[in-house]
Parts: sequence; structure tokens; C-alpha cells
Amino acid sequence: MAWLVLSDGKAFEGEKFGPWIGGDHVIKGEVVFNTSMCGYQEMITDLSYAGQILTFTHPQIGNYGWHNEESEADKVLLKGIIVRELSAGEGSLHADGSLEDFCMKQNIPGLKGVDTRALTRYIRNNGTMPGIMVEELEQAAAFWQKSTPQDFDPEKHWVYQATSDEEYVIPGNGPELAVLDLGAKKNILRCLQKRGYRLHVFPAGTPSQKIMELRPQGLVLSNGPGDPARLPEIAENMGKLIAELPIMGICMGHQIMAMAAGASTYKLPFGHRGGNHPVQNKETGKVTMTSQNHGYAVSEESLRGTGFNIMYANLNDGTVEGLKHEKYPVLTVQYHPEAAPGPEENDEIFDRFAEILNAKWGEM
Ligand SMILES: NC(=O)CC[C@H](N)C(=O)O
Repeated sequence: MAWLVLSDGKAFEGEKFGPWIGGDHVIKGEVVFNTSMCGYQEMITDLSYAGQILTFTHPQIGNYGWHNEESEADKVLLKGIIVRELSAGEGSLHADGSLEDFCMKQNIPGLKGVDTRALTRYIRNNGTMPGIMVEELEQAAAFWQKSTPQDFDPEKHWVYQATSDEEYVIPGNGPELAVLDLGAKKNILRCLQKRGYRLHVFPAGTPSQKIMELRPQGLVLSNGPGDPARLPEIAENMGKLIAELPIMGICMGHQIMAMAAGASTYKLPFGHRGGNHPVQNKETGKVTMTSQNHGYAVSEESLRGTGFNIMYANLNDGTVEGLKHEKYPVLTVQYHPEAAPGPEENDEIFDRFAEILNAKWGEM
């Protein structure tokens, strides 16, 4: 028996799986839920979940095993996972292993047999909050008595833990793009690579001047974990590039570009995490289903006077889903156009960016 205990004291019972250190060790993270029907591997390896405990609302997880080449990153910064039923993935012929094998290898503790429906409803009604996974309820009481916000939001921002240590190049025959790695999902890189670009990936803290020295034809800002408002230095740095290069921002990249132009972000009550979030393109009226994973959003009012117009809006709650600059070739999306395992109907944004690059530099 083991427990998830939220910071307000609400406890959910389960059974442990994967690696648990035992003793007094407490597994801590912000508890969030994702409503996708599949894609557990992509979620677990998405560095945007750094510092979080992820609850899957789909009732059976692990049923197609683990496929190494499908991971979104080589390291995992997620703190734990919570499932209703853990499947051993017996049905998958080509898997490299089971989900539980991977949890053991990558040090991801899990809780199974949890009433994930009740947990999700609780978070929806009470908001995202910190939580801990423990073997004894007494451990939780002792922990909450002395815990501080830094237990969940460390001084060194998650982005600096998620980003690559060194710059690196992904070869391609086409023009060179700079990528600011805030915790990039591999599929963003694959979507750009597929279109022929050569990619020069920079760590999150790279000064704008260093990026310009490369003379790239464009810049892409990736997804990333944590609170964007705690990264004013990156926003200021990127602000210097708005007038210099065609830019595309995805998720955290979108939030950073909005901040770079003077807008602000705020925390959503329980975030958007799932594969069926409807988004409308304000220019064409077209609605698509999108994959999302974010806990913060750009404040609509704060966009006034920044030069950014809202290009996409969320049809569930009206939040800002994408921006287009009125003067410069800068476009951003809050959702994930690169989503794997889908929906795939949004990857046209990469083609739009390619058109912008072609218009500026000529056909590649
Ligand atoms: N996937 C992302 O890039 C997430 C961005 C940011 N960490 C948020 O939660 O809003």
C-alpha cells in the first residue's frame, strides 16, 4: 500500500510500482493530469513535465509497451506517475520493454490502482497543487509541516535542468535554423529536420548575440518546463531578436516570445494536458483538435501594444493559443503542432514558418 497525498491533506490510496527508495524518502511534485488516450511514453519523456507527478486519466496504461526510439528526450525529469491499471504490455510484439521496465531504468516511481477519476475531478475542482507519494500517511503529515515552495519549484529553474549542456548540430541540406532548447521535444526537431533544415541547437541561457553570430535564417524556441514568468532573462534576451530573424515559438517558446514583447503570463487553474483541445484559427475560422501540455497561458489583455495579434484561440476556455506579430515574421503556438502520437492536423504551422523563411530568403 502507498499513497498520494496532496498539499491540502487529501489522500488517494494505491499500490507502488517501479523504484521506491523506501525509508523516509518522499516523492514530490506538482500533481497534474493528462486526458490523452495514448502516448504515455511521449508524455513521460516530455521534459515539460519536469518536477511534476503525472496522472493518466486513461484507465489502462502500458498496454503497448516501451519503444526506445519514440522517446521525446533521453533524460526524464518527471517525478512520478499515477495510473488506474498498469498493463505489462503483453500485446506488443515489437516493444523494447514494458513501461515498468522503463520506470525501473529511469528511476520513475509509480502508483497503480488509484482512483484516477476521483483524483482528476478533485484537481479540476480544487486546482493543480503540490503532492507527495509516500508509503505511510504519517510521513505526509511530517513532510507538509516543514515543506516550503522550493520543494516543488527549485531555485534553479527547471528549464536550466532540462536544456542541453552544450550546443549541437543536427545535419541537413537546407538552410540553417537556430533552436533555443528550453527542454525540447525530439519531435519538434524531427518536424524541422523532415523539412530539410540544418539545426543548430543552443542551450537555454545562450546570449542572443551568440545566436546571431551563427547568421541563422530563422529561430525556433522549444517547449519547456516550469513557470515562464520566472525566466525574464530569457525573454529579455529573445526580445533582442524579434526584429532580426523569422521566429517560431512553441508552448514555452510561445510564452517567452509574448513576454519578450512585453506581455505577461498567468497560471491556469488546472492546465491543459491532453490530445483533444479544440483550437480556432482566427484568420480562417478553421477549428482543429490539438495536443496540449501547459499549466500557464499568455494574458490576453497584456498583449495590447506589444505588436502581437491573437491568431489562435482555445474553444474550451477562450485562452490565447497562438500569436502573429503585425510587423515582424514571428509566429507562436501554445499547443503542440509536433504532437506524437497525434493529432497530426496541426503540423501545417511548420509549413507556414517555411513559407515565411522562403519569403525572406528565397526558396530553399
Ligand atoms: N509544454 C510546455 O512548453 C509548457 C510550458 C510551461 N511550462 C507551462 O506549463 O505552461
